[in-house]
Amino acid sequence: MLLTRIKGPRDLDRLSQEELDQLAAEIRSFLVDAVSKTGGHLGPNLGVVELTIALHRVFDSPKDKVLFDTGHQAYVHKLLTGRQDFAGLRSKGGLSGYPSRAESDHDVIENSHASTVLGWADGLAKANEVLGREDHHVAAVIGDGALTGGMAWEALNNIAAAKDRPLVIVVNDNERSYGPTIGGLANHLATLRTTDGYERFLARGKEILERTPVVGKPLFETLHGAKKGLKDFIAPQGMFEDLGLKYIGPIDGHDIEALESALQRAKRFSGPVIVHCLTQKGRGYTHAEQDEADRFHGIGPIHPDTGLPVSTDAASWTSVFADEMVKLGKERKDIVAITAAMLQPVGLKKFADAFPDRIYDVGIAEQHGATSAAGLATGGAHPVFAVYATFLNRAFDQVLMDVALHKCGVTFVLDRAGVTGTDGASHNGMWDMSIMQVVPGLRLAAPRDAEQLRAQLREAVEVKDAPTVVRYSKGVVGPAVPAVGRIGGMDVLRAPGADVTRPDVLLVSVGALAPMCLEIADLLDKQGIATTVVDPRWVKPVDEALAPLADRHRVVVTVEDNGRTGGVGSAVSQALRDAGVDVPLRDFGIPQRFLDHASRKEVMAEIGLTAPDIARQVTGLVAKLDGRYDSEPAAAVD
Ligand SMILES: Cc1ncc(C[n+]2csc(CCOP(=O)(O)OP(=O)(O)O)c2C)c(N)n1
Ligand SMILES: CC(=O)[C@@H](O)[C@H](O)COP(=O)(O)O
Ligand SMILES: [Mg+2]
Repeated sequence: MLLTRIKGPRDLDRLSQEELDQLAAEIRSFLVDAVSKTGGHLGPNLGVVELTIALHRVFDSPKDKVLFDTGHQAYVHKLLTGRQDFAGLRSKGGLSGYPSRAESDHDVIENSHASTVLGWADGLAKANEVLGREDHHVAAVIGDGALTGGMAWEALNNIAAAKDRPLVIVVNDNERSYGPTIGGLANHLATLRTTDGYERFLARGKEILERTPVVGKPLFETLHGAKKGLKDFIAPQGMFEDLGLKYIGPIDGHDIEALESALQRAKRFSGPVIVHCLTQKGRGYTHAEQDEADRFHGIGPIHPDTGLPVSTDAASWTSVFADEMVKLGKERKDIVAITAAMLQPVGLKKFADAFPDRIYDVGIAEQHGATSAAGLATGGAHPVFAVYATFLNRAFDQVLMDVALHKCGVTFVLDRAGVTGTDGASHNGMWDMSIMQVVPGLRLAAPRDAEQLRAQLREAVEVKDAPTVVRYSKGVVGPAVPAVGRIGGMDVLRAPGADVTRPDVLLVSVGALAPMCLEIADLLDKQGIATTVVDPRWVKPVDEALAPLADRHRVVVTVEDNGRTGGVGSAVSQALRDAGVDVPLRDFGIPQRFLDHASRKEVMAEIGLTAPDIARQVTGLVAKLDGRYDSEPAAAVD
């Protein structure tokens, strides 16, 4: 096995061409075997085996920086930089599914949000320049999907302006995000792809002319000098060159020799250069190659021989949303849907199939998605923008100053809200109920079960003069949690006996944590502590009935699957103060720090967001109020 002999990138240098091809084959079978067991981004990594080998042969990491956009395609990079134990991939204590500085000094970007790599590369190239590190190189890999993100073009604009600042940009063009990459850029890349004759024409022409005595070499130089004209003739003038970026390609992204040749040319170039590589997502694993949906972009554990999932999940929050959207689409012709290159993952495929003229895939362009939604709403449609909670962060200003300032009826449906776990710190949906709190007029719902998701989605699309947000967790939708009463707009999930005049605890349960909150109430009950459990349903604005209800209790407890800072607990606390209700409040949520990757259950336990942990703390609080205890147990610290 060659792979086990690779302890670091320099071990690649002594391999022959045949050995490199053998190594690529070994890596592919390693990836299929390992990721079948753990789940992960199999398709993207199968597509960059040769590219990553070539990068690490041409560049000298970690002195040179090899950067990956989004980072989901860095498994091969990990294998070549001393990390070959994939048994714990994406699990607690195991390898992260993305680059990780804690794992290796070969890793730089940990952020799994797309389209950032060129910004990083621009900065690192500037640092090399300003600190006089001429022999340090930067190579940044960006996918064709990530290239549809606005940040990438902000960076390209700056990079292209610095004609003497070396920087190698590798476009990993596999024609896909999840699905086929959309937009004018994708079409342009396709044009470049279909003119690969230019490079071959040039290479072949050079070979022939250099063999031609006397006139050959000068003629080649003339032709090469006239390259723009020649290229126009042979290949449509690339927009990259129009930007002032040297362009090399398209290159066969699975031919190590061709890749190394192109990367060496790029490395020698004294300014920014784009190496356009054509790759195949899922390459070498038939089930991935033939997966029309997303080429096994991100999979759970599978049977490697069939490619079929080991377990099929019960109904997910996403599937409930998917079905309700189709019903709404039939009832309301003004309802349209928006996705940012994630049609399937956010559950809009059924809607798209049913209403192909009312679905917009904007590419990985959440900011554009939000502002174009403001346009759609102003034009009379009601857009539903389905996006992962953490990715809406990027469109905060658009939600604030385009959608909300103009009182546009846009509904944002946030999937993967709360702790997601295995994708690491930048994927947890722990920010939305904090950052959306500051948006004037915005209304935010957190459904506790499938029935409430359907109901709150319908309530949201009825709002025509403000942004609405409906947010729910990753994975299987929880059990139905019936209401036993209603106070104001809030559902009462549990009420103490009528004989209890002033219950001890008002427990405000947010969204999918309702089952856990009922468990907390049961545990408190065993301590003789009477608890009222309410689900506000719409957590922003705070229900007007909440403060008077709180005033009839001894202590208020809020429990949310969001960061504590600026979350629902903070909003409720402010509402009580504004109402002059001076009842102690304890807010339980996600500590305001970046969370290491682990399963959702492990993360929730680690941060104390469990029924026993919370019940213990509330018991201590009530005991302190009773004077039976002079200090509460230490609360979860951020
Ligand atoms: C801001 C943001 N939006 C959406 C995603 C979800 N996402 C992860 S990878 C991916 C597709 C990336 O396509 P591409 O850059 O072409 O890389 P490939 O998977 O094809 O190698 C998307 C949409 C993300 N990580 N970040
Ligand atoms: C890399 C990326 O952002 C996505 O592929 C993400 O990993 C998908 O997450 P889910 O598996 O929760 O859909
Ligand atoms: Mg791609």
